[in-house]
Amino acid sequence: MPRSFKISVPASSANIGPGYDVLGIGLALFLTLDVEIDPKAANETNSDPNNCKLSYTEDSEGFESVPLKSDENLITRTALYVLRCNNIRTFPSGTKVHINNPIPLGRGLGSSGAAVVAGVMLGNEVGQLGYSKQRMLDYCLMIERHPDNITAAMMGGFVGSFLRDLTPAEMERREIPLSEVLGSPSGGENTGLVPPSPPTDIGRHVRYNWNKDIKCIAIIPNFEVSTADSRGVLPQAYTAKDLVFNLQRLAVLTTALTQSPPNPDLIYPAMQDRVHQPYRKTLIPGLTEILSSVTPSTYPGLLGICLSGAGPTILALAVDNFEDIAQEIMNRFSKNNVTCKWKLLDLAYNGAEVTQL
Ligand SMILES: Nc1ncnc2c1ncn2[C@@H]1O[C@H](COP(=O)(O)OP(=O)(O)O)[C@@H](O)[C@H]1O
Ligand SMILES: N[C@@H](CCOP(=O)(O)O)C(=O)O
Repeated sequence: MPRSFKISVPASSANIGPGYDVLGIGLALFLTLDVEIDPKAANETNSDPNNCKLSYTEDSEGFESVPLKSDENLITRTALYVLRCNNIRTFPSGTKVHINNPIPLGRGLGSSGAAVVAGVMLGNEVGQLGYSKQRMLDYCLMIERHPDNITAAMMGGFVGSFLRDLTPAEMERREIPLSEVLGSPSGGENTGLVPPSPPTDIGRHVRYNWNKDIKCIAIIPNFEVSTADSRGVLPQAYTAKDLVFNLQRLAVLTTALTQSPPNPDLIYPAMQDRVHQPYRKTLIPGLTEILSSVTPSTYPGLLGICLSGAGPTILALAVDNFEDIAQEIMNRFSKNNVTCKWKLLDLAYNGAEVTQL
């Protein structure tokens, strides 16, 4: 029997100022996968070693560059990992996955988090594994090892998360590199290994409320910063003073963003950070000045501003004056020879979803 279903996963903005690797919000900009499994179409998919024909819409971000081989592409590679943990070696024959990706790559809007969540959901559906979202988070966290984007993309809304301490035996299960399980990305060889299932409940999270009047302005520069590079510039240790600075703001911010009406005098200072933004300015021209270029007194309606994820996108939270705020930040970027586009986004309150067609 042919089957078809659709997977939709939101973009996300992680950190939200002081919440490095902790806070995230799902954004209403959706990666979608249209999946069709028709054994009668096996001849169309058997040129792929894992029986999966992959395609992207032409207007997808990364259309020109994302790999289409199932053991190289982040989404299908992740799905194969889930399948192989469950002793299923390949996709069912006749599997076609058509992807639309409006999430810019390498900009701090959680494209890789969305791809990993989509991949785990794809593996779960194709293998008919029946996992809960909480269990699927474990699989995601074996691949993207910070929980903020992943949790926001999977669960939606405004979330806070942490990774629990793992026992030494669990650590061993977690540290098997994906390349050992799937073979080297370009080689396409199937190692035959059955990877160990992830430990359970690796990630713990809560969903906060969110004042729905608060909208997200994303100012997206035309260059990429890989999350790995952007983590590489962070220090190994922090002073107690800087950690306390962030903890104090984090505790206030999570409630301040739920209050009605939102209070800019509380939110703006509570979105300051000393853990990641000051170090990432080396990768993002003009970052420090850009972050201080708009304030609630110069732009009424603005609530707070920060780097989105690992950057280079800037996230401004506001209730009004969206275009002027975006324009000011784009002007500042252009003084550093960076052009940008901007988007006004609502939260994605439901997170990742599968619809049977
Ligand atoms: N829809 C997608 N399909 C395939 N690969 C993707 C997709 N989205 C993201 N990726 C992979 O993730 C990389 C970007 O990840 P990362 O550096 O973490 O940036 P981001 O901040 O966008 O998550 C891309 O270069 C690409 O390799
Ligand atoms: N906490 C992470 C978040 C990375 O987000 P991304 O959207 O840039 O992948 C970090 O700041 O490194």
